[in-house]
Amino acid sequence: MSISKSIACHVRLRPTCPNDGFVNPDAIKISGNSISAMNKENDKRYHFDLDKCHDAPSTQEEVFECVKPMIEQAIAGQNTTIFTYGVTGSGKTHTMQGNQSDPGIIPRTIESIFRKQSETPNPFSVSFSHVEILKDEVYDLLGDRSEPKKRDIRTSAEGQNVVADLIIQPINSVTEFDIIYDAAAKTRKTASTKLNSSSSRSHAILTIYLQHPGSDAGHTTQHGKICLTDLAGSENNNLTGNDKERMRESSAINTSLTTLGKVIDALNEKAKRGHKGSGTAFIPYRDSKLTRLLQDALGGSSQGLLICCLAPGEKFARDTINTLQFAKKLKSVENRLTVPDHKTRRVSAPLPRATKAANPAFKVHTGSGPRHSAPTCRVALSSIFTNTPSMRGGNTILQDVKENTTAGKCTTDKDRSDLNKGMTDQQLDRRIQKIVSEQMAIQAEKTKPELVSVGTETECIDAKPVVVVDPIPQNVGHDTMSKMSEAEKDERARVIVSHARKLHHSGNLHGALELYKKAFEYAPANRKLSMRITEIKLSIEGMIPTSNVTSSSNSKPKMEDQVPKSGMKRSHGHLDSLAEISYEESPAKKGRS
Ligand SMILES: Nc1ncnc2c1ncn2[C@@H]1O[C@H](COP(=O)(O)OP(=O)(O)OP(=O)(O)O)[C@@H](O)[C@H]1O
Repeated sequence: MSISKSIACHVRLRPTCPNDGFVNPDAIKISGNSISAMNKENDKRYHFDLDKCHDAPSTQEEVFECVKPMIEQAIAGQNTTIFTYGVTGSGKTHTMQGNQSDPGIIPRTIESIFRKQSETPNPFSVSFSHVEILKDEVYDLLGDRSEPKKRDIRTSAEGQNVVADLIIQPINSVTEFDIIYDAAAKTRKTASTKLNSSSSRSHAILTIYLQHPGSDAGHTTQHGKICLTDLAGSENNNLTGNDKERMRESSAINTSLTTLGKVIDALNEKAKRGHKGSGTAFIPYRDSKLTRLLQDALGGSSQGLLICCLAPGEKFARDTINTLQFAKKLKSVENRLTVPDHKTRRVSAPLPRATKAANPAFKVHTGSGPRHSAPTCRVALSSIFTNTPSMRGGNTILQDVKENTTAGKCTTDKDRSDLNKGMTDQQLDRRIQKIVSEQMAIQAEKTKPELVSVGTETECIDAKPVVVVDPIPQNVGHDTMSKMSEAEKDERARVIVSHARKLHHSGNLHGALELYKKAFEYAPANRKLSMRITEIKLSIEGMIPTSNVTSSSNSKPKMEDQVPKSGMKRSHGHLDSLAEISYEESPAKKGRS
């Protein structure tokens, strides 16, 4: 059985700290579960109703009280996701992790799980994994960090996005968890910025797996999992004083958070259309690793709780309103929870034994009397999920593809019948790629700007103020593009990038942006190119000093300017990906204050 449930949205205001600068004590007002925030100009107030508002004096214990029921549900077999969101330095890591004297959600959750386990006559087993997403690459925090390896994300036969070769560490006590988790958390990338002396540079996802043993020799199991996600903070680089490397991290953080916002927008759009009974929407989960891994929590089968963290300083006024807008949008996303049925537990193969953390720093403490046998071998994570409830009846990506095909974007009978067959990941990727390139071609056709062909370098450099330069001959349309070989596309992208660099170098950011975007259409797997686009957009928006972006283009061709070699696996990406800052006041609340 499945039920619809919205993601619960809570807010937590951090107490004032020295980094806040000027704080207007009346700017953010909390009354019950309503919160209002003043804009930076002090002439407009924005009101939001959320599920719970924690004011500055709130304690970690009070925040955890709201999490407790979700732990109960996870123990009962439900998938749950809790994530903290907010600007850098707003208290996300404090809320999620806390410190020894003031523990946050993670240590409290573990304690609560083991307390519950000790009270249960037929105890469940507990294991966990811990990954970080740094510059849109996934790393296993339980792996050997002296040689960090990028991990792929794969889609399991059941439609779950899972990290390949992930280490699942069984734990038998709180102490054991503390030792392993502390060592892993220390390897998460942090750095000092002007806004936070220990700023997280990555998104961290800790997943706790709970498995109930079955009655028939371990073959009947029920799984629940709790996914605790500490997102990296959105950053305004005018405030952080970031250097070049920090800026790159920041750009990746902002891009992935923007994709998160786009996924939520698309889900809301889809819900709206669904109610009217017309059509479906494409959900761009695959645009970032973050949204791929959070897919189950965003319109999937997981129960969700978002805790938005706010910083009280006046300089964060705009971020506060953005964060609250994000919460408002997310609140209307509905997940379809699969309600665990205790009488008819799902039957699956036995849960494979998990792998010990590879980091030699992890000395597992076993003195507290382990309940379960020690793990012996590495497992493919996908098999762990064979019994994970999936509200969309299988492969969610396949579902998206199906939606797009029925929406008329890929319409042959063969396409449809192929989609209904079991597909390998590779086949699925190829099919998605095909659909995406068709969509891109349609989109590009719709939004095709007036083209100006530029023949010489001088013309490129002199083009002012914004010139859309298209080195593609006018008679090469987007239909032709979809028929091009990979090598032709790479070559085309290379030519465009070289023009883009010249404009970039000359300081014509708008012109360069258009060209990089065009190159990206031919090389959608080039993440560094996508980061370059984001950097320029941030620079145009004034969030990154212009000198930094342009100076980086002075030298010889950089990695991000290289397009992928033919035959590389391509993923699709949308380019208009910077956060739209909307200051729309809730109409119902206008004039409240
Ligand atoms: N509720 C709170 N009570 C007391 N101190 C807090 C609270 N929230 C945050 N802090 C303190 O504020 C500082 C910044 O918090 P934290 O590192 O959690 O921010 P963050 O949002 O995770 O930042 P980033 O995105 O840069 O990683 C830390 O020193 C933290 O201890």
